[in-house]
Amino acid sequence: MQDIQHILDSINVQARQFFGQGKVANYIPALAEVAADQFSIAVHTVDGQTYSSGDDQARFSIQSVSKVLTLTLALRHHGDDLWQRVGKEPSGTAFNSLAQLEFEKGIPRNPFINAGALVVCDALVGRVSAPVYQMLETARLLAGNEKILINKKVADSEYLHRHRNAAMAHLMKSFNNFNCDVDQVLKAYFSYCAIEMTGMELAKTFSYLAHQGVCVQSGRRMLSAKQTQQMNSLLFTSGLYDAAGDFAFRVGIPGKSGVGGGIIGIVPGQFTVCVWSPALNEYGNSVAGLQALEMLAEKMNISML
Ligand SMILES: NC(=O)CC[C@H](N)C(=O)O
Repeated sequence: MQDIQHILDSINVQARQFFGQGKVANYIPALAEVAADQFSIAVHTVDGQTYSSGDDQARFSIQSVSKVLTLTLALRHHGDDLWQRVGKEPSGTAFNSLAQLEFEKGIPRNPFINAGALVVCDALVGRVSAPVYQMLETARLLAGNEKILINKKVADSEYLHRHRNAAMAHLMKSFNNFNCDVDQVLKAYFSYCAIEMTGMELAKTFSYLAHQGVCVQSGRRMLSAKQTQQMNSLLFTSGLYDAAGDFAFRVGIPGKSGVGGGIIGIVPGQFTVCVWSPALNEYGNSVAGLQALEMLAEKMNISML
């Protein structure tokens, strides 16, 4: 549809007006080197149409967006048992907060904050023989590109500055909610975060969430229809951490952000969208990306409720 391309092109122009606001993540030194003034938007429809605008050839670190894929793979191996180890409630705290873990006996509030993703990663690492290879192969299959890679420099940089994530993992181990070797799980987790994709590859990767669990590209079933609906519900309530309510208010769709500046959004039955711009607000969400999704929701008249 010419219309969608037109809308994305106009959002690309408008979103760039927010350059200069926010800051590129610097607590992971390798990410701090990324140029802030970049923006892309990509839409992938459930009938396989693709539209993109802006710096759409640039690859970026998917960071916490990978938590959605980790949860998907872990659910495939563990099913509903996984929910005994991780909650389903919004945390209301920062993505890397440790505070609740102590009070809530090592059970993270949800799978999209770091503590939750680490438990999910632990569950996955405990079940598969080559967890990093399997994740990369899955990402390549879903995105439709064999050449997708993990940026080792970013993964190593995260490992070097792992103390907060390591503290969460050890705290959960003290509550018997962490089975594998902490270092092994952290390395897998950082490798997942350091996968690099274009916005279109990321939009394609999550096509199954808009398509009742079946990847549009490959036809592969990733989740049951019911699990897909549950995943989208959790993304709606917790995908943007302690800014999930604001995102629901402004955009109104399930979404997941990462500190690389990417945000995916899902409109079930219609399309997935990925926006990217590296400068982040105080919650760790892309400033221009949020503005772009708000514009998209308005221009395309997206309404989930
Ligand atoms: N919100 C994010 O994208 C955080 C991911 C990052 N790798 C971390 O563990 O801190």
